[in-house]
Amino acid sequence: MSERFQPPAQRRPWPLLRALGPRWNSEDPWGEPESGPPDGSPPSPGAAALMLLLPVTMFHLLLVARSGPARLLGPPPYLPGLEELWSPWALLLCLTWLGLQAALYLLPARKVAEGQELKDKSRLRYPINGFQALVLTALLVGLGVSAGLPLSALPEMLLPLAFAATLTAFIFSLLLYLKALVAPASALAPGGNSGNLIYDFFLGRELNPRICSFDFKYFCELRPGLIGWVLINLALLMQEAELRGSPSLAMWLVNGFQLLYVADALWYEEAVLTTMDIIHDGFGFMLAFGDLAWVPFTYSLQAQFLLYHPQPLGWPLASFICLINAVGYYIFRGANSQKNTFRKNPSDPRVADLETISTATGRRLLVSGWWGMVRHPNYLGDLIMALAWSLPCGVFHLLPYFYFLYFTALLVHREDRDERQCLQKYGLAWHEYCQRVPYRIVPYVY
Ligand SMILES: NC(=O)C1=CN([C@@H]2O[C@H](COP(=O)(O)OP(=O)(O)OC[C@H]3O[C@@H](n4cnc5c(N)ncnc54)[C@H](OP(=O)(O)O)[C@@H]3O)[C@@H](O)[C@H]2O)C=CC1
Ligand SMILES: CC(C)CCC[C@@H](C)[C@H]1CC=C2C3=C(CC[C@@]21C)[C@@]1(C)CC[C@H](O)C(C)(C)[C@@H]1CC3
Repeated sequence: MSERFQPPAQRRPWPLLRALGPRWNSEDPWGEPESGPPDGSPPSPGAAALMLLLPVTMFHLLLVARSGPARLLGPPPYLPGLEELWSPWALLLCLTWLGLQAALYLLPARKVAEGQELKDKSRLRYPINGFQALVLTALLVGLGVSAGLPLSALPEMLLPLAFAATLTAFIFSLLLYLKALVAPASALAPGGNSGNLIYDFFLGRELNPRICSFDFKYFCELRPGLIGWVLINLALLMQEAELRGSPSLAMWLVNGFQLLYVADALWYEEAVLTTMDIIHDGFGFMLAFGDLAWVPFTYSLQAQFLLYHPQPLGWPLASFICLINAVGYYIFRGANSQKNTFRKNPSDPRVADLETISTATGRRLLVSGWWGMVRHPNYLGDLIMALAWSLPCGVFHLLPYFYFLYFTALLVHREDRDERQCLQKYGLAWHEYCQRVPYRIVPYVY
């Protein structure tokens, strides 16, 4: 890069979260992430700790959600034995679910999109049929339920299902690690190839692991986890209807909001091809566990909480919460669509009038519209929605706010990573953007 901006001393990312991003290069913190051979550094404690901490947190949340006091910060009500966690039926269900989603992925797609240019100048092709997979899954589940499939029994199986999903993610990551051993150097991700086994296993070595045209990372990012999440929500709603005669208004809201979020992700599936996870990150334990276990079992926490802790909610408050979700969605969708439209075709009439700054790469940066308000307006919208998903659960428990708290930490860390990458890519132009748009996520706050 011709003009690499050298910023003043910046804070280092928090030690534990360093494990989530490319390895920090202390000599040149704004330079290329380290990806070289073993350097004799000790095993990455952050990666090892997270590999243990993430599943433990997930099981803690599952146990606490069904306990009376539902204390996020207290000890779990009890420690489950292996006989409660392990069930061959749960593993079979988990694998059947993955098989079903893989079959739907392989169906003819309405469109095949090209990904970003790779190191070797080639572009991968991706089927755009995620929304179709959602609709077909809904039809199949609907048929199954009308034929007597006991979907409302699913909540009773959450613990063994989460265990099976964690096991699957672990074995899958191991296979991905082995596959990367025979992958060409051009197929490896910029991070995750440090030579440190634990660190590389956690972050993932290969950028786009595939067998023929089946792309594992792209498949896992959107389908089994996200569709699994709304299916778990639906099962919780049905069980609530069985227990109390009808689902509560709070349960309807949580189901509706999260279904909208998942349907939106699958409708705009192509946009995922420009996210950091697809362009930059390897596919390892973090994403495999995140996609297959963390998303369905912790993102459904509010619905789990509501099944065991019904909350009274009147229409006036419900309408206000809907308004908050609508505002969040409006910002999230507006910002994501504006950037995607601009990146696809800067002269599109919807974005042609927006003010921009040029960069040395030839790409321009938006400095008006949503991207002139803060540097990550899409994160702001996402966070507002996260709040709206928790509010139907009342304000007397911290547990339903776990997603909001975790998500804030995730997005702050993600924003930090993205800023470093953009600074490296755009140099002085990024510095100018930061001066013109000083706030990162929340106007006048952060
Ligand atoms: N629910 C969940 O668990 C999660 C949800 N998300 C959501 O996923 C979505 C995607 O997030 P993510 O992939 O992190 O990042 P973004 O979609 O925000 O993409 C960041 C990229 O956008 C481009 N960009 C930044 N500023 C500008 C500008 N001013 N003008 C034009 N382009 C700009 C840069 O790439 P370039 O210039 O190369 O185009 C930058 O690297 C977000 O809505 C986020 O909220 C993310 C993580 C988890
Ligand atoms: C387990 C760890 C703490 C972290 C794992 C992170 C993953 C769960 C997330 C990383 C990026 C994600 C995205 C979405 C879901 C969560 C993960 C996989 C996303 C698919 C949600 C829906 C959105 O509309 C999106 C923009 C498509 C998201 C893309 C990033």
